[in-house]
Amino acid sequence: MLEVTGMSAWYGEARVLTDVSIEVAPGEVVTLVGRNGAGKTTLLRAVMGLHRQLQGSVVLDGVELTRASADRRARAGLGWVPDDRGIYASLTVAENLLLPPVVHDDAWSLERVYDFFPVLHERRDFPGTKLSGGEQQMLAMARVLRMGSRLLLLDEPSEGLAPVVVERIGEIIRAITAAGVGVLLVEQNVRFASTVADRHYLLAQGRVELHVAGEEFRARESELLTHLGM
Ligand SMILES: Nc1ncnc2c1ncn2[C@@H]1O[C@H](COP(=O)(O)OP(=O)(O)OP(=O)(O)O)[C@@H](O)[C@H]1O
Repeated sequence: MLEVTGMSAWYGEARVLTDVSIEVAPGEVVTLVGRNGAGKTTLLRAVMGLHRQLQGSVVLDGVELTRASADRRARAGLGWVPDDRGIYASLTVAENLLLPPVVHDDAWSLERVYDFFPVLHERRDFPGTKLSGGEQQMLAMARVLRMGSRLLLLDEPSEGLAPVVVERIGEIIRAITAAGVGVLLVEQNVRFASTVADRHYLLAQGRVELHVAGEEFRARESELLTHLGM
């Protein structure tokens, strides 16, 4: 279980998050929804230990990580999947998977990764540059699962992907969570977010305006998005 409590963050003098508290349980998909600049990426970076100018606490499975480095957070089970996907272009798919260290007992074996993502097995000897956007997104998720992450922080996984590929990424996210991994998802593509998420936190100007279950969000989608100015 990820617990973020009372998180505020700044860039210099500018406050971009105010007293944000969120939770993600194992096997749950939770999204952060909000217009550009609402603070979603900053919140993910703060959880991962990549943004330091902040207050508040981050706890994963009872382990206090508030002052921990990003490396220690990765070792504790947080998996960062950035919006640029962070694939090493000159390395093959297999090398991308094998390069990062296994940091946790829950690490997926290479066989399990390939069973789960057959396309990565087919492309295992291809360099990162030869992958499509969807394949790169799968590789970025697979890499942190192989390291042993139990909670994935996904920043805009659907960005730049064709609708059919977005649908496939949604199925994969669902399957990952069925295996007990939690997902905290930042998405501009609200339609996609609403099909995949159990719960949503609606952010505006760095604050949580509302916290709604997936069902309620789908029922009130246009009203809620209008409220957020989206
Ligand atoms: N490196 C930075 N220096 C100064 N201000 C920043 C920096 N990065 C982001 N900001 C500001 O912080 C606020 C929150 O940005 P953030 O990227 O977290 O929002 P977001 O909701 O993820 O939006 P987007 O989808 O556009 O990335 C915005 O006002 C943004 O201009």
